[in-house]
Amino acid sequence: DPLPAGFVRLADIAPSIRQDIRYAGTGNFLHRKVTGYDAPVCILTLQAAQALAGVQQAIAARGLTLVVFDCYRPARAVADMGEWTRQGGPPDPQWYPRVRRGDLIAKGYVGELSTHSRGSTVDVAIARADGPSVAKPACGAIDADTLDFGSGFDCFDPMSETEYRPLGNEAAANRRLLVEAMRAGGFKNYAREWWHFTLGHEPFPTQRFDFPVSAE
Ligand SMILES: C[C@@H](N)C(=O)N[C@H](C)C(=O)O
Ligand SMILES: [Zn+2]
Repeated sequence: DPLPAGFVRLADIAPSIRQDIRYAGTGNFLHRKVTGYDAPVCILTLQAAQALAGVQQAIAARGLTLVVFDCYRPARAVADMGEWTRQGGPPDPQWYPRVRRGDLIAKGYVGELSTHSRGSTVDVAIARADGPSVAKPACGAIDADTLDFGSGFDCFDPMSETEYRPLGNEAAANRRLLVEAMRAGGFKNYAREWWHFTLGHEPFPTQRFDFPVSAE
């Protein structure tokens, strides 16, 4: 499907950025595909994609690559996540070991009205460009190939707060590296999740979109 004006597929702007789009499959905190993800593809506003391409260029010099887990998120996907949390249930040892499912929105781990629907927010980590990074996080996307960040993507726990301490030296250094590289590219971090960033000068700061995530 053609994208709305102002949106692009990241692969058309920065093909070297690795894509591991978790909500298009089952390897996420819902353990199932999320409504609105018809393909494992990163879609962003042109400005966010270009800014991310700049970050990729900056870290490529160090043999590193960005890995994106989520980009534009349709409003219907946000609603699906919200309804899913409201079904309630106990903590999940892999994804939210110390929070009840019904509290994920109130605790700020899942957005009731997510900035991702504005198209300039991205969930992102860093990996080695040339081989496995072999981090073994205790929680979140434990099978993702990234540097050590002390917790995995979508580990909904205080240990994922960007400034959480104590944290191993390597994980702390990698969080600083990510936040600084993204800051230099114009993105602001969300303090509760080391992986969640929004472009400072986003083109649609008040609009929410609802077209599906599609491959073409
Ligand atoms: C669900 C997680 N990946 C995330 O993006 N959380 C923030 C709060 C959001 O949903 O906007
Ligand atoms: Zn996010």
